[in-house]
Amino acid sequence: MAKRVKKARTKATTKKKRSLKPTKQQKIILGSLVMLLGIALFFSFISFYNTWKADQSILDHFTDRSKEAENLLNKFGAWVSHFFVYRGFGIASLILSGLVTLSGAYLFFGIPLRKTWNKWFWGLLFMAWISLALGFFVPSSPLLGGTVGFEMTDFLKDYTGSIGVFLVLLFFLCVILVSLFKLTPEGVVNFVKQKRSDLASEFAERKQQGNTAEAKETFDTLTVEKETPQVLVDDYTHKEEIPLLTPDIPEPTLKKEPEPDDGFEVAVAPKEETINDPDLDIKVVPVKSETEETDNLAAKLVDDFGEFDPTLELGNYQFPTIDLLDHHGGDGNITINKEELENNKNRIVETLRNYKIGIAQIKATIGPTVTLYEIVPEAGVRISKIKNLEDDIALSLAALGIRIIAPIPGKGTIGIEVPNKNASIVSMRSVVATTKFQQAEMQLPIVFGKTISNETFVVDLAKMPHLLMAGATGQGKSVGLNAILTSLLYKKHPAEVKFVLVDPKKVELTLFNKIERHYLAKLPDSEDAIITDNTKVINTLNSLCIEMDNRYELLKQAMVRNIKEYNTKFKARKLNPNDGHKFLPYIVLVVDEFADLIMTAGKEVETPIARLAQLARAIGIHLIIATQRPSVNVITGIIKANFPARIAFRVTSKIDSRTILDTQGAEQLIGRGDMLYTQGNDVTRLQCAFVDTPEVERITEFIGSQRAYPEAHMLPEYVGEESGTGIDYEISERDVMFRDAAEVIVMAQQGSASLIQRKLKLGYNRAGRIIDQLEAAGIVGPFEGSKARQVLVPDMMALEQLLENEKNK
Ligand SMILES: Nc1ncnc2c1ncn2[C@@H]1O[C@H](COP(=O)(O)OP(=O)(O)OP(=O)(O)O)[C@@H](O)[C@H]1O
Repeated sequence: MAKRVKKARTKATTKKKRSLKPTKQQKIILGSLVMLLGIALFFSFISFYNTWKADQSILDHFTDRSKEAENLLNKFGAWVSHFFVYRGFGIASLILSGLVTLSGAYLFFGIPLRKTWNKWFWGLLFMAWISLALGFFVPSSPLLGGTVGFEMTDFLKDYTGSIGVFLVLLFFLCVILVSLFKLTPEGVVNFVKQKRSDLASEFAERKQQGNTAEAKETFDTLTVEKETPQVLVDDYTHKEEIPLLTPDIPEPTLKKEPEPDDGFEVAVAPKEETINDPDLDIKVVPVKSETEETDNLAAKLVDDFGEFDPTLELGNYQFPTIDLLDHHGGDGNITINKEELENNKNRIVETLRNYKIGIAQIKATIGPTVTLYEIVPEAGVRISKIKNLEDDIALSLAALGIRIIAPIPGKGTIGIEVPNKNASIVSMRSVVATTKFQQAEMQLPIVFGKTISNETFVVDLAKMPHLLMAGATGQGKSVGLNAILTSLLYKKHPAEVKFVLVDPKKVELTLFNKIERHYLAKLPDSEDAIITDNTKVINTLNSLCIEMDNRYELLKQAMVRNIKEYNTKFKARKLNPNDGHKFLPYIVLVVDEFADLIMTAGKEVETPIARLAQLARAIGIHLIIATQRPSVNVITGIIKANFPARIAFRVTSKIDSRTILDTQGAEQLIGRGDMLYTQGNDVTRLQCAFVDTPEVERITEFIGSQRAYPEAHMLPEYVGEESGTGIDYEISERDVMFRDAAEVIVMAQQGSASLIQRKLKLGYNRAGRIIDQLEAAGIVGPFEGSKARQVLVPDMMALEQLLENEKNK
């Protein structure tokens, strides 16, 4: 309620502000008035110099209508001239009349007045200078310099003497010449040099022309007399033998009739070019180099205000501190159990020896949960033989989760991953604190955890560009999602990224409610930012598709290929917000239980997801989809094809592993955040960073307690297909605002519910209902997805007629 009142108030004030601005008509009227005033001043000042003596007595009888002044503008002219010329700046006051006329012209043509400020400043300065100069140099004619010039000269003379006044005048002349005309010493030197060389070349030319003048005269008469080029050719050949034609004279360009079959267009020089008049001096008009307005403007804006800073609205926003995260009993270091290491090695060697496989070398890399034993077999051993021994090795080590990588890509060794007896937890704190993550220059950096060799694993979500996560229940999916969201919260400002959270389980992501106004995006009509209702999911996904289309349109207009370039261009102030351009935050859609959605909504969910996955990467919408059931009817071919980055936590069967990763192995994982990550071909085993619910709560509380945006980021409105069912609404059942809405729609020729919402200040649902009624009445066409509906009534007359006919039925 309070929000609405506030909104209404701000709307009212903006309305008030708007009404203070003069309209175009008002500007034209005011402009013409000011222009005429300037012209009146000009004539008054000019005629003042003839009439001032006669009009002097009138000044005291301004209100006396029986007395007339001789000034062209009568008493008004006499009075203003007395004020500005006599008491003011003398003849320099003409500059004032010029400035007033110019300002009037600017107003008249709708050019912003602030563009005249510069001219006013320099005009007034110049006026004072002229007044002072005339007062100083022509003291005998005080009317030229005016009282100001006279008095200023007098005043300055008292303190600095005549030389001082002269120097003051010189100084200000320098100021004006340097600042206004950009005069520099080099400029003056160049100018003098240029003049000198011009003179020299002119002199040389004349000398040469003296020799050929006679010949030219004959030639000129030849060419000037002739009208058509054809005749010129004939005559020219007739008089070919003229002896005075010297090689100095350029050959006349003859116009040839284009030959029909040569296929070339012959450029024909105009006849005038053949006239070479020695007395005709050619002057090169200096060409002004034009500068590009947009770039210039952008550079100027950046100069004046700096680059656009999207974070400015929440300028005091504090990123969450590292102390909000727990150590979880470890400081990130791994303790090596030498005995365990030795035992495992011995057992591996022994088992392989039992099968007659000799080992040339063995080394171990200890990770947080798994130790990788890399073996180099003796020459002649078949790799497939070792791979087949997976179960036997597992049996001999009496351990679960053994994975054999044969061979390790790029290493030429065979890897045997054996889980540690005491796995150490990789805390979120330990990975967030690493320099690798802190200094990651990525668009959407995510720290997943640590690799088997204990390296922090950081990837860019924007490069993935979408992520599919699967794993049996209780294996660490939710913790993984929290790790992803936490990573982004630690690195990205609320202005840079927005989350759309879908949580059909209703419990997993509720903690993020606290950061709704900082980081979440939602549909205009929804109460909660976190979507738990399946029908709302469909609307949200379609709304994201609309957002995607809108963003593509913006990118097209800005002539850029992706969101990064777009935002860079926007920050450099090269895109005008008045044309609808705005800073685009990344949008990350997180769906916690995708299988549930597919089961209930099927194609309705799959189609927009697939569309987004296919197209949204360039415009900064990234999808993270998690599922418990990685079966083929949930992760369909089309979804899989568009999610190259995938994460598998432990799954129950090889088939599930294949569905997610296209390879087996995920069934061998040991759970509790043990995961496989692939982005293309390589599969990396990682230990997911652990972030507990209380930690997430602390982070969201820390962010939530800070100043926020007035509301969550609004996604575009999506009117569900069910609203366009073509129900035949009774006329009596129509909304009271039906007619007004029809008029708005017909007038704007745009059939959108949001237009009605805005213009008539209605709620979303009511506007949607009215649109249905308009469709039933045949005023707008059926629902067309992301596009506005077609308006079937061309103008107000037709609407009037349609409604009248309805009544008579
Ligand atoms: N990275 C991790 N490090 C250590 N323990 C973890 C990790 N991830 C998960 N666990 C443990 O596993 C438990 C279950 O994890 P989580 O809630 O993420 O599973 P889930 O896959 O989301 O299950 P469900 O699908 O039922 O929600 C956690 O409570 C935690 O004890």
